[in-house]
Amino acid sequence: MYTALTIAGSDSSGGAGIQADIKTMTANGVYAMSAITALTAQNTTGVTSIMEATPQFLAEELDCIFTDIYPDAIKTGMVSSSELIEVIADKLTGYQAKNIVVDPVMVATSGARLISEDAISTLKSKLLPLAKVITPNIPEAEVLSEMQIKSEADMEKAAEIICNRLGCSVLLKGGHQLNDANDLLWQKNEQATWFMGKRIDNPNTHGTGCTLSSAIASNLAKGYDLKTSVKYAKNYISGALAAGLNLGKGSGPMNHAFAIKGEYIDE
Ligand SMILES: Nc1ncnc2c1ncn2[C@@H]1O[C@H](COP(=O)(O)OP(=O)(O)OP(=O)(O)O)[C@@H](O)[C@H]1O
Ligand SMILES: Cc1ncc(COP(=O)(O)O)c(N)n1
Repeated sequence: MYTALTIAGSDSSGGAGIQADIKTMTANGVYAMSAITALTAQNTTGVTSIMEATPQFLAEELDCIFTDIYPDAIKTGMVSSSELIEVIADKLTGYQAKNIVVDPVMVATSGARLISEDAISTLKSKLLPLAKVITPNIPEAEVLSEMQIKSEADMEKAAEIICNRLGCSVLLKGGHQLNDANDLLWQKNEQATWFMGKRIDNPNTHGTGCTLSSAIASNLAKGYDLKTSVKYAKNYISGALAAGLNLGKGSGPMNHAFAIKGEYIDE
């Protein structure tokens, strides 16, 4: 069985973070493991408290995983401090991890900040360069490219800047910021590939970023190339959103049980 690891924060409401990642990996037919970077007390309306793992504990979680069940792909999500980012970068390098997908989570949909200001520079210098692909949304790509993004042409410019600076491929998500849910994959040698998505009229988008990056990691674990992995992951997220679950008082979670399995759809 193919295996995947999520290194991320726990969301007590089950819509984002570790919980979304494990649901996604399982639904995509991959064995899921987790190294938890922080506990969050949160629900669909917001985050009320965060308790970080210590760097030593995170290091032990990663040692336990890599020395026993070696992951075929890894996804990282919320990592709030420089010290934790350094542990992850050291361990991924030391264990020669492959197929790393980094979701540079900065702010939750509900507005809560999930990374400290000084950790952003550590993320850029230590973790992002290890990734096969990074998956920023528009506000995160604005921080990483240091430019404003107002159009699809701006998305291409920003993705190129980020790719040149960090040396990794960039999947820039159109998501909820622009009119269409079109995502741009920028690879060093191939430049722009667009993944067109129909905007689904569903305000319940809690955990979309976590779900997409975990679906990509699952597909990479199974041996698909990056473009195919993104294509199937986009199908998966569209299915999970279209299933139209409506739970909680805020921006609710998606329905993984009714997400159509990416492999079975070709367009
Ligand atoms: N309403 C929508 N209809 C269709 N696809 C959507 C919609 N909203 C988001 N998506 C898709 O979901 C994926 C995640 O994108 P999004 O921009 O929401 O990420 P994010 O902001 O990082 O998510 P998160 O809410 O977890 O922070 C992308 O493939 C995006 O195109
Ligand atoms: C533990 C954790 N990780 C990531 C997110 C981002 O997801 P979203 O932007 O959908 O709230 C979150 N809210 N919580």
